[in-house]
Parts: sequence; structure tokens; C-alpha cells
Amino acid sequence: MIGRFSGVGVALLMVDQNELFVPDISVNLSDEVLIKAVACCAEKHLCRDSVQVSHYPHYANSQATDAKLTQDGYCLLPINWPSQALFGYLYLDVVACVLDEDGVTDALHLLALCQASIERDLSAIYRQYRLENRSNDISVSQSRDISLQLFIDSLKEHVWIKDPSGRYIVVNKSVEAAWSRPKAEIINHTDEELFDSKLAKEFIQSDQESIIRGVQVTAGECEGLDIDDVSSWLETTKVPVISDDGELTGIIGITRNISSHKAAQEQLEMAANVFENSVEGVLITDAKGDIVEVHGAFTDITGYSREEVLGKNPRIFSSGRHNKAFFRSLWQSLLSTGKWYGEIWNRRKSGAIFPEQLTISSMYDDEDQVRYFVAVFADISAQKQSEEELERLVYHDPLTQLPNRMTLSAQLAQELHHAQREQTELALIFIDVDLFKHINDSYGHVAGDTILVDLAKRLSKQLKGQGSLARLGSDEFVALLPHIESRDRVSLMVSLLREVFKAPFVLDDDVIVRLTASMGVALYPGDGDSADTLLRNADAAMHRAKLNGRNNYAFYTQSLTLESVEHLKLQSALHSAITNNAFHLVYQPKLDFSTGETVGFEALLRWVDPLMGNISPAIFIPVAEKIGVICNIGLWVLNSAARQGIEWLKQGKHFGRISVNVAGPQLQDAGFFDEVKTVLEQTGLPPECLELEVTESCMMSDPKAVIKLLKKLGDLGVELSVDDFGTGYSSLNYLKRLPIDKLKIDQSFVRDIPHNANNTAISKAIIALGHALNLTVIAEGVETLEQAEFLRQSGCDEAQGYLYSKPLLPSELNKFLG
Ligand SMILES: Nc1nc2c(ncn2[C@@H]2O[C@H](COP(=O)(O)O[C@H]3[C@@H](O)[C@H](n4cnc5c(=O)[nH]c(N)nc54)O[C@@H]3COP(=O)(O)O)[C@@H](O)[C@H]2O)c(=O)[nH]1
Repeated sequence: MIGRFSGVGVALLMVDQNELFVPDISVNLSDEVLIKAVACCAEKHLCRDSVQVSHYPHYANSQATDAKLTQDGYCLLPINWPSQALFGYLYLDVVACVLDEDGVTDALHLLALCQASIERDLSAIYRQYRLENRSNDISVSQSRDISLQLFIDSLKEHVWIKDPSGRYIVVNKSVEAAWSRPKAEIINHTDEELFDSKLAKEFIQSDQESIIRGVQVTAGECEGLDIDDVSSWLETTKVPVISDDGELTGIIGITRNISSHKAAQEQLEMAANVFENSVEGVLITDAKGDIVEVHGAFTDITGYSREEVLGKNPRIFSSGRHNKAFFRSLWQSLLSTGKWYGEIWNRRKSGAIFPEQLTISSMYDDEDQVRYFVAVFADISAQKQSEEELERLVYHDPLTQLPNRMTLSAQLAQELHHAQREQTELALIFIDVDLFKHINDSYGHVAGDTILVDLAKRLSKQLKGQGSLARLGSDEFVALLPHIESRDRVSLMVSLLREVFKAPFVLDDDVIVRLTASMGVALYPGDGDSADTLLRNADAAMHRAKLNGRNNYAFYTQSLTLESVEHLKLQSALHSAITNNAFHLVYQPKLDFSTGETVGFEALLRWVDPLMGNISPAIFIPVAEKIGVICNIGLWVLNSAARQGIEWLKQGKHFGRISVNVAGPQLQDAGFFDEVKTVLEQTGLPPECLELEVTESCMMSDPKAVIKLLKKLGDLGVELSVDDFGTGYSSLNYLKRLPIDKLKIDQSFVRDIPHNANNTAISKAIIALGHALNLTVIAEGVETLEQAEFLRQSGCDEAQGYLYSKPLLPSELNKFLG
């Protein structure tokens, strides 16, 4: 049975209006029955002994005053302030639930008594509290002699007061305006009478909430009508009015228009939403540059999680593609203007580099100091790809992928500008396939396209990086050759481009097609100084080539065409001159000045082309060097001269030495030494019967290597002489170290001797120098006795020239052979 209830000691502390605290109210009625008080405040529920009020079904009906035991064996009774505000709950827990029906009734009765007792105490506490605070209230009300109505009418908020039964007793002017009713129609009316039932119910419910909680409550936001029927967001605050006795005397409501606040909030929410769902990444650093926050697509773009980057410096994204100057200018702009905008290459966590569109803004504090840097960036890899694709489509020919006319014009304009500045020449070669229309008509456009693609590849390859190729459309191509040092290079390139038509074009079905092309050349600055003019003139030249029978080429300036035709013929004839036996050697004797005896013969090459006739080595040797056949020709000369020497030796004829000219490319050929050795071995010519003439300029191109080679040749027993001495820039230092035997005074110095003071002085100096270095000195191009006499008196050792003999065939040299 239940023990006797002897009362509950309750001490209430009122911290402030919103927070009431109940010390332990816990009464053990018996082992089985426990009554506890559960405190409550307006904002939160304070639970004693871990009892969660909200867990109890009764809580949902917190106004229930009936003391009834639930099936689970407990009961919850509300404790209210005199104002009806909820103070807390009394909680009866029948622990073991062993009570019989009477026992339960007694326990509940006891609970109800506790409830009444606590509420009485609360009333007393409240009165005491009010008494203590009253003096302040009086002084405040006395010091303000403004009527309540006047005060609230001056507010734009809607202000009203209801009595405890829910009738409006005070409203201000804003209420009249907003509800479009005069005061008389509002006062003494309830919400049910003024509004539709749904709205009225909402209003009453929120009144109740405020009353129960005993504190000011915000009755929620709603979309409603404000003054002048403007649809707005309204927020109503309700607060119960409590008399000095703690009784509820009414409820005050204040409604304010929160539309602008709401709009700002919505905007903030939207911005936050946009940030979070943005395809852009957001990175915020502090003024030191350490990352403090990331948002949006940051992780998607960079691959780094927020946690991985917080506190780090953004240089972890550095791609290494930008130099210091780039970042210097970025910071300069950021610090001076507060913004930087541009494209940057960054690195993802995976290490992949990607382009991003980046905007960095500085955020300042109240003292105008940078507080944050906010970087908003977008991955523009896809955009870049599309741009590149677009650019490819706009600037390139879709069939051959070559630059198109537009690109050529831009490139040409740029090259012209460069050529103008550098004072160099450039060339345009206009290429048009002859009768290409027939290909399309006979084999179809697909076949035509195949050929054009193949042709584009062949032409590009042939240009070998010396120029660029563009397709203007159809069967028209243009090669642009910038920085041309000589027109020969253009002729050579024309012949190389014509070469590509030698091989047939093979179609899918093994059909073989042979094509030719007509080409026109225009040169800057001679044939025009603008892109348009040059293109037009190259085109005109190409048409002239067509008129000349196709499979042809023409320079815009006709004299160049003629010059070049010869040149090209020369080149192609040179290629086959050796196999066609078009070369032969002539020999010019060299004599000792003091004895007049023959000391040797210089082998000189002669080329008689069946169509072009005699061609001077002064013309074809440089061409042979340019087209890369000089080494073959040189070897042929060496071989032929050695054979001639052996021939003479076999015939018992003494010739001294046979000298052979060695060209620059031969000296640079790694196999040259072996070639000389092999020729000597194969022909049987003693090395001391061979002399190699090397020009001064060739030796000086790579003196160290030449010294090495000449030493080896000298060690073989071959004599070495410096040809054309005086025309190059011999370093005396090197000359001293060269393993040479002879200096040959160039014929240009001999020519005006003894009338030209300079030439005589130079000749004398060369002779003196040669002797100082222990070398034999020979003069070439000696044509007159006067020259011979001067040179002999000057100490020159040997002579060669027309005075003694022109270069002759071996059969004509008997008088010079001993
Ligand atoms: N790498 C090679 N170069 C060669 C070879 N054969 C010749 N050449 C070089 O070609 C240049 C022209 O040679 P060429 O027309 O044979 O003229 C030579 C002589 O004929 C000419 N000469 C000789 N004596 C006189 C003279 O009294 N008057 C005059 N006007 N000309 C004369 O001089 C040329 C000899 O020159 P050089 O070789 O410097 O002794 C010429 O540079 C040849 O070297 C070859 O096989 N390989």
C-alpha cells in the first residue's frame, strides 16, 4: 500500500522569463511508486532524472489535467503558472505496477494534490516577484505620458491586443489598413468572426502556444496581405499579458512585414544553393594564402576533398606551366585592383593538367585590409577542346588537314612583316595539278579526294620543314618558303616539289594514276609586298606555266624563270653525269720557278653535257655541293687522277705529283681518309705522287677536325696544299699547326701584279709567310712574263698558269712529262 503523503517541498528559481528551473522534486511514495517533477521552459524541456517528457504520449496532450494511469504504468500532469503558462509536469511512475485499482486511484489523487499544491506555490512566487519589480514599472509608466493608442498608431507594424477570451480589445491604425476594416468592426470581435475558419484556427492555436509557454513566441511566417493589399511576407510575435496576480489578462500581437528580410534570406539561400550546386569550384584563402574553405564543384574539378586542402597553399595545384612573371603579374593585379581574371593551367590530384577559367577577388575588412581571397574557377577542358576543334575547322582544310586560304593569308602577312624587318626574301610557290578534273570525272570524287590527301602528304614531306604548305581548295596548293637566302633554294625547292609527281598515285582498286602539276613562283619583295599581291602573282605565274604546256613552272619575273630552268636542268643532269660518263679530267702543269721543270699537274674537272654542252666547274661544283653529289664526284676525280698517274708511271713518264681539288663536304665526310687510302691501294699510285688541294675557307670551317684529318693524310705520305690562299680568314695560329706543305697564292692577287700595289704587297707577304712556315709557295693564274718575273724575284717557288699551259688532256701534255 501507499505510504502517507506528507507534502512536497518545492523551491522555484526564476532565472528570467524564459528560463525556469525546478530543483529536484522527487518523492518516493513507496518502493513501487515515484512522483517526479519535470521542469519546462518556453524554449526547451528540462528533464530531471533522464525522463524525456517528449517520450511520453501525454505530452502530446499537455493540457490534459486528468490524472489517469497509462497502460505502461505512468501518468503525466501539467503544472501551470497562474497565467496558464505551462510550468512543467508532474510525473507518476508506478515502477513495479503492483498497485491494485484502489492503490492507483490513491496515487493519482495524490498526484492531483501535488499539482494543485505546486500551482498554488507558483502563484505565490509570481506575486512576490511582481511586487519586487513593481516600483520600476511605476516609474517607467509615470515617466511616459503618451497614450498607448497614440504610441501603437505611430508604428507601421500591426499591433493588437486580445482579452483572454480571444476578443480584440486594442488595434492600431496599421491593423485597420491591413485588414481593410475600421476599428469598430474589429474591436470586441474574435478571430472566428473576422477571418475564415482555417485562418482563425491558426491564429487561435498560436495564441494558445504563447499562453502555454508563457513567453513571447513568433507565430510563424506567412504570406499575407499588408497595407494597400500588397502581398507580403508577415511575421507575428505574440506575447501573453499577465496581471500582477499572475493571471492571464490578454495577449498582445505584433505583426511586421518581413518581405525584404525574406527576400534577402531567399537570395542568400539561393546563392548558397547555387554555390553548392555550381559547376564552378570555389576556393577561399585567408590573407596569407592558406585555404580556409572550398565550395561547389571544387572536389569534382580538382579531385581533392575539402579536408585534404584546408590550411594548404593553392600552389598544390600548380601545373608548372606558368613562369614567375605570370604569377607576379597576377598578384600585382590582385593587390592593385582587387581582382584577377584569366585562364590558368592547374593540376588535379591525379596529376592531370587542365585549363581553368579563374576569377580571384580580394575581400576586405573594415580597415580595408585584405581578409580573404575568393577564387571561383571552372574547368574549361571541354570548352578548350571545342575551341580547338572549331579552330581546326575554321583554319584548316577538312580533307587534307592542311592550313586553308585564310590561315595562309594570315601566315603570309606575318612572314612578310618579319621579312620586311629582317630584310630577307620569301617565296610563294603556287601548285596546281594538271587536268585534275579528269581524275574526278573518270574515277569519281572519292578517288580524287584520295589522291589529294596523298599529294598533300607528299608535298608536305618534300618541304622538309623548310616551308609550310596550304590547300586553297580543289587541286590548288601553295608552299610558303620564308627566309630564303638565295633564289637557288627556291629553284631547288621547285624541283623537289616536282619530284613528288614522279611516283604514280595508286587508288584503292590498284588503279595507277600519273599526274603532273604546273607551278608559279612569286618572290618578296621583287614580285609584291603584300599577301594578296604575292598570291595573285604566284597564281599568274602558275597560269603561264600552264600555257607553256603544263608540267612546268614559271617565276612571276620571267628572267628568273629562264635562269631557273637552266639551273634545274643542271641539277637533274648532274645527278646522272657520272653514270653517263659526262665527266673527264684535264691537267694543268705546275713549274719550278728556278729550274723551269715540271713539278706536277693539277687535275681539273670538265663536264660536257650532251644537251647543254661544256659547263664550267665554277658553275656546277657549287650546285653539286648543294644537291649533295660532290662527294661522289670528288671520289670519281680522285680515282681518275690516280689512274692517270699510274698510267704515266707505267709509261715511264715523270710527272712529279698529281694534285686533286678537295671540296668542303669531302673534308667533312668521315669516310674521306679511307677513300683516299683505298684509291691509293687500289690504283697502286704511290702516296708521294698525290697532292690534295684544300681551300683555305674549307679548312677553317672546323680547323680542329681538319688538322686531325690532314695529319693522317700527311702521315700516308700525301702532299697537302692550301688552295686560294689569301682569300679566306686563316688563323696564323692554326696555319702553323696544319700539316701542310704548300701555299697557293690565289690568282686574284696574281692578276694585277706588278701594277697593283696591294696585290704585290699581299703576294710578297704570302711568300714570306709561307717561307717562314717552311712551306713551298706556288702562284696560280700566272699569265704574263711580268707577273712571273715579279713572283720569281719575290722568292715564289713554283708557278701555274696560262703563261705555261692551259689545262689539257693527257694526250696533249707530253712536252711537260719527263
Ligand atoms: N672540288 C673540285 N673543284 C674543282 C675541280 N676541278 C675544278 N675545280 C674548281 O673549279 C673552279 C674552276 O676551275 P677551272 O674552270 O678548271 O679553272 C681552273 C683553271 O682552269 C684556271 N686557271 C689556270 N690558269 C689560269 C690562268 O692563267 N688564267 C685564268 N684566268 N684561269 C686560270 O684556274 C682554275 C684553277 O683553280 P684552282 O683550283 O684554284 O687552282 C676552280 O675553283 C677549281 O678549283 C674538281 O675536280 N674538284
